[in-house]
Amino acid sequence: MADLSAAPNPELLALRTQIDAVDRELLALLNRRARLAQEVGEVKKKEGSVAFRPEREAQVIDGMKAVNPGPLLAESVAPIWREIMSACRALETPTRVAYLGPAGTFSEEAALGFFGSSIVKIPCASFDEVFHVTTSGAADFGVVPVENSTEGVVTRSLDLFLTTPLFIIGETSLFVQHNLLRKENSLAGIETVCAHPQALAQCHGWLGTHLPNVERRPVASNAEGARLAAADPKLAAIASARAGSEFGLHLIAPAIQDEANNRTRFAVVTHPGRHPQPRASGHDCTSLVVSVSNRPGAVHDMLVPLKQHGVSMTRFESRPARSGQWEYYFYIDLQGHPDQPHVATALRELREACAFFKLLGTYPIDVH
Ligand SMILES: O=C(O)C(=O)C[C@]1(C(=O)O)C=C[C@@H](O)C=C1
Repeated sequence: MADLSAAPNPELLALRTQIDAVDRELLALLNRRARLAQEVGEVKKKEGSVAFRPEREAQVIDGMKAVNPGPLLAESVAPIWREIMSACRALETPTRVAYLGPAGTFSEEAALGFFGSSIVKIPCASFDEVFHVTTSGAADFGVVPVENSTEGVVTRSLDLFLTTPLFIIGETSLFVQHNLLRKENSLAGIETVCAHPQALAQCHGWLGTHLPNVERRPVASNAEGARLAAADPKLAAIASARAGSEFGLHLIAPAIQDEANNRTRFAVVTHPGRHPQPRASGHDCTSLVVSVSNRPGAVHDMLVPLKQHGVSMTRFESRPARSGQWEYYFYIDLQGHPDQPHVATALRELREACAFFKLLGTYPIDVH
């Protein structure tokens, strides 16, 4: 191994001098970009429109990925430009984002991944509170999980979509690695494992094998479990490595989720009175919730217009309507935007076949 205390290698020094010069050029260019964003912000203020434009941000990222000559990896382009746009957006107006806290949750990671780090963070105690503060206007946007590749839908979020006026303006998905964290650096002596019920379910197999006689305690969030585990050596938590370092815990067992490729999809919601529906970006998803009358063939009839007008359905989920009559709400995701004539026609005909129809939102498909 090279001796780091020796005089620096002249070749290395020369390369670093060049990097310093490029960084200064980049900084000048970024400030030029920031001034342009400020001017855009002034124009928007004059016309009374909103700062955040998810469709424009998706197009910028798609465009940069398309022209990237490398060696920068394609997957590095999106996070870099998200941060640049986040910093530029913050010069136009603050973006206040609510999510399930405390610090270190996957919801926080999803919020930062979608909006970049130049935001005002509003950590909440529950999904209900995220919807509440976003509805009241204390937050501009809320970020909530909607489905997990191991556990399926996050039922509370879907139910809240139905009962609040909020609508979806974006989506983002995260690779979710769960870790067993604890104050002591060993598995021995754990009496209780604390985590959000979704995380306990996603690690059901591992817990059964390695900690079969340990109590599983559901708590409001994984980060809350980590906070509790930091105060009591008999407790362990299931949470992200970020939550572990936030609360000074040892990582006892990494990646204990039952599915190696465990992903969670989050929806970004806002209030229709404060934000318009995003325009078409070219790669969009439209989400709805519907119900049909309880008769043979009703679900089939409702879906026929999608086939007739060539609209792909990417998700179909049912939830009990809680009427006691074996009636259901269907949560549907379609590919496309209502500004496209074939999507608009399919939606109109589908709506005619439904007893209940609510458009949950139309938004750019997640770009990585
Ligand atoms: O193009 C705009 O509308 C801008 O405000 C600029 C910008 C950007 O930095 O590129 C910033 C915020 C918007 O969400 C979209 C893009």
